Amino acid sequence: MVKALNLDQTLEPVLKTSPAAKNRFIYSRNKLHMLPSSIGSALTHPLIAPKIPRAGLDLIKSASGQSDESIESFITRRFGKGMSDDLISAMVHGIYAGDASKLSVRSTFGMLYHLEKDYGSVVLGMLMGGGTVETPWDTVLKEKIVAKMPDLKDFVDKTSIYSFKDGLEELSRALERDLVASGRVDIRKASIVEKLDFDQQGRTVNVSIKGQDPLQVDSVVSALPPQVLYSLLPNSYPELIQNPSVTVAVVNLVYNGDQARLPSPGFGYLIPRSENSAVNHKGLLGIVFDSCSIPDQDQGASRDHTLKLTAMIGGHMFEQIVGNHDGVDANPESSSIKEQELLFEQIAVDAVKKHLKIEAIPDIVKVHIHNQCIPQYLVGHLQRMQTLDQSLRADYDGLLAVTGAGYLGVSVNDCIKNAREVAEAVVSKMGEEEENGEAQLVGKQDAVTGLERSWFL
Ligand SMILES: C=Cc1c2[nH]c(c1C)Cc1[nH]c(c(CCC(=O)O)c1C)Cc1[nH]c(c(C)c1CCC(=O)O)Cc1[nH]c(c(C)c1C=C)C2
Repeated sequence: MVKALNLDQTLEPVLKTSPAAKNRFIYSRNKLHMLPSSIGSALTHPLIAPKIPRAGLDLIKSASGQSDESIESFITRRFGKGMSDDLISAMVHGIYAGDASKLSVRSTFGMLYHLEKDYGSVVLGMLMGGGTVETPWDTVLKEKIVAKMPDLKDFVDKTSIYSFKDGLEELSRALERDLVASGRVDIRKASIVEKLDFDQQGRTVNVSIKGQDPLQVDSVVSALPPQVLYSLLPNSYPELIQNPSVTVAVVNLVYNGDQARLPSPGFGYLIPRSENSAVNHKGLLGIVFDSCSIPDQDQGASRDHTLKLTAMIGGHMFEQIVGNHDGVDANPESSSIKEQELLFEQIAVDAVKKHLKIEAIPDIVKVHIHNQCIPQYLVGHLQRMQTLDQSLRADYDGLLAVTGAGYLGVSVNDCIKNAREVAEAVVSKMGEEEENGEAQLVGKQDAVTGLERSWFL
């Protein structure tokens, strides 16, 4: 997609060999500790070595045979509670801003689940090179892409993460520009869909839009959050409303000049659950060292003298911090929002002082509260997605498919991959229908739902 949108020029890859990719830290017991990058380095790691006698049980304990459980329960069962509280909870903060005792191990750390199932032990499985969760779709997609762009494999092998000169938003802006320029796409922003009515016989969908004429379409691919889709459908699917989403406050801090320096170069650090009750960093999930991880985003003479940090606060602890159980007030002018922003700024600045020993006052501070931004895949999520796949297939026979962060992966890459897959499948099905007259070949098994992958994870 980056190539198709001519974004290669502004791409900012972070190589796996760079300090930003290799140095990821955890703040624990008043110190930053580097996260281990291999089993070898884990054996001597100060946070892990004391837990090895207990964790060794992983090698001899048999698999539980459960179809799913929480991340905390899985890690505690195999490696002990210390490993879950001091280490894994931090990783869960750094990806899902979530609570390890609530999230599904199978849907979030599928590799661990498969290592236990296939090898009986996580460590043994890793040593034997197991655990790659590659669905048949992934394999075919990879082969197709690599055949078209052979240099891509090298890029993927060498790259840890990526961004663009003006940030990741370049991707969605370029996509919009490209679609509009094609002349085949009508993008209607700020249009609120109120209802979807399905006419199975006529094989059409009526889309009611607030304040606009209704649309009649051949098929719908919903990228709405599952809860929103739930409210638009005539049938009730409880699977769409099982998972909550968490709110994350993002605080950007910029220190100009040479007044502020990082103690070590790296990507950033995470706070484990065992540290979250401590004064001054209540609710802090972690801090990204932006100017170190993607230095070329900053241009001009000040580049090497500017420190940019991003603190992420809240997630599963958001309501606890703001003491508001109804989420955030949507009006940005309201005083409660202003008070919350000040609170988050204070938490971020205090953490930087305490953890990174940076006493300087930031020259620029920006606070953005991202309401309900990361879906939380609770225990049983994958099985629920399988049930939903069957229901959508049976009830809509290909008229409705779903995609987006609420279903099979929260990352940008997962969302793009899943969206592409579902779009290609819907388009190819439509072509088949046209070629074969009225839907002759479109049996129920062939209907596209966007959830097919759930059976292979
Ligand atoms: C401190 C909080 C957060 C940091 N990043 C995120 C939060 C909530 C959000 C996030 N991080 C990752 C994803 C998924 C993939 C993506 O779209 O980039 C999301 C939604 C990736 C990720 N971040 C960390 C890990 C181990 C991963 C998994 C993939 C990978 O290995 O790259 C760790 C991590 N996240 C943050 C920090 C400071 C950090 C490590 C020090 C910030």
